[in-house]
Amino acid sequence: MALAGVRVIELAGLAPAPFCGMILADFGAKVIRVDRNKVGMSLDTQARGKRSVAINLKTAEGVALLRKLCVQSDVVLEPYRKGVMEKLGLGPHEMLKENPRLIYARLTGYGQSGSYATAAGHDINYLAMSGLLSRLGRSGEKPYAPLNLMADFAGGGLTCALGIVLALLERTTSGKGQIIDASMVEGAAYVGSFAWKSRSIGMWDSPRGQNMLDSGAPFYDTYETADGKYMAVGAIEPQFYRQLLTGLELDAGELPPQMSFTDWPELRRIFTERFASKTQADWSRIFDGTDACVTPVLSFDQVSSHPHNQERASFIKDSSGDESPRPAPVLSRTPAEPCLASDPVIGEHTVEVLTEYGFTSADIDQMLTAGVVECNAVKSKL
Ligand SMILES: CCCCCCCCCCCC[C@H](C)C(=O)SCCNC(=O)CCNC(=O)[C@H](O)C(C)(C)COP(=O)(O)OP(=O)(O)OC[C@H]1O[C@@H](n2cnc3c(N)ncnc32)[C@H](O)[C@@H]1OP(=O)(O)O
Repeated sequence: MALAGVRVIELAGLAPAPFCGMILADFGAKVIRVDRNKVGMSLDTQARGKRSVAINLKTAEGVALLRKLCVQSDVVLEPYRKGVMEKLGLGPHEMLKENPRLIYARLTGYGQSGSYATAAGHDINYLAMSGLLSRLGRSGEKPYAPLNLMADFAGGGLTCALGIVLALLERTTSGKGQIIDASMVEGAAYVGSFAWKSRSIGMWDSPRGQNMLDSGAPFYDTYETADGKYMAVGAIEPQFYRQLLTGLELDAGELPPQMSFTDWPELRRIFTERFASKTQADWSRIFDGTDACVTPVLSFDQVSSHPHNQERASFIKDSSGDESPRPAPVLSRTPAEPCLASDPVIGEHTVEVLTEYGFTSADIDQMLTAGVVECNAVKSKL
């Protein structure tokens, strides 16, 4: 796999950093998640392919241990509030002095500088600060955050993974590590570059929810079907729009022009009525194989059995039968090989990992007895 041989220490976080760590693990990195002691169960649902070590960082020995793990690794991924790692004496400058090849990724909401740097926050706050949230939502309604996808995952975990891979690539020539300051505000804003930069061509001149791609246009929206399901319509270009009308059995000559903004509410009314007359399966049969850009809005239950997704094996099942998306993108020679075993329990691999990092059994026993580390192998899974 592409990241084979890369050793990552991931400090346990909430959602964005775990996703970043999972991407690295899916593509072959050896990711060790550092958990707290005495925590019953992990809330990390993005733990695929990781191993867990439980260390009490409120002890000097725990901090010294983590330092040793970090300096022997390629990447440190930390999701804490600015200053937390420095307080522990594990800040990036000290760590890079000990291991100049270390890539030290800091994934936060507001970044490592600026007056908000130490403030608590979540996806919705970061998205709001990026400017993007102000553009999301239907006409006449308040701004609406699309789950916690934009800041936590697109602008956060994924962007941070890109930073890490770039730094690993650069290290092959310079031999040097570096510090990555991944701010979810900036990551989300960057993902939103199209929205920012396409203002110059008038894409967003109307208020929220009244533009072509923000649910303003009737040919770029979802419609309810007779069975309470939905179809997604993305028929932008005139040749595709014509096929949409054909599928809906509408005569272009009897309708207002596609780009007549003032007629969009009337067009939407007509499309709504039409889509409500047949089931999702009916519409899928009508539009499948055309260029009308109309697809069913698949539920999580439907998605993996859709023929296209089935043909590409786009969804995988783990050993418990739970379904999730296959890692993307697909690399031809070195594709991801996601681990199908169950997620690690907290501290499951403490002894295994410490042994791998050169600690003797006596060292490990002493740390276990002193409560510096915890090992919760198989019993926690019962
Ligand atoms: C009823 C509740 C149910 C909860 C269910 C939750 C289910 C999951 C839901 C996921 C929701 C995802 C949401 C929508 C998100 O947006 S997640 C993104 C959140 N933001 C970030 O990650 C940005 C960067 N991080 C932060 O800003 C902050 O970490 C935070 C998220 C605001 C949380 O702040 P806070 O809890 O005060 O923690 P921090 O200041 O970071 O300090 C962490 C403290 O923990 C300590 N720590 C760490 N590891 C260990 C360890 N192994 N052993 C002992 N201690 C440990 C650190 O030393 C630090 O301690 P201290 O410096 O405070 O004394």
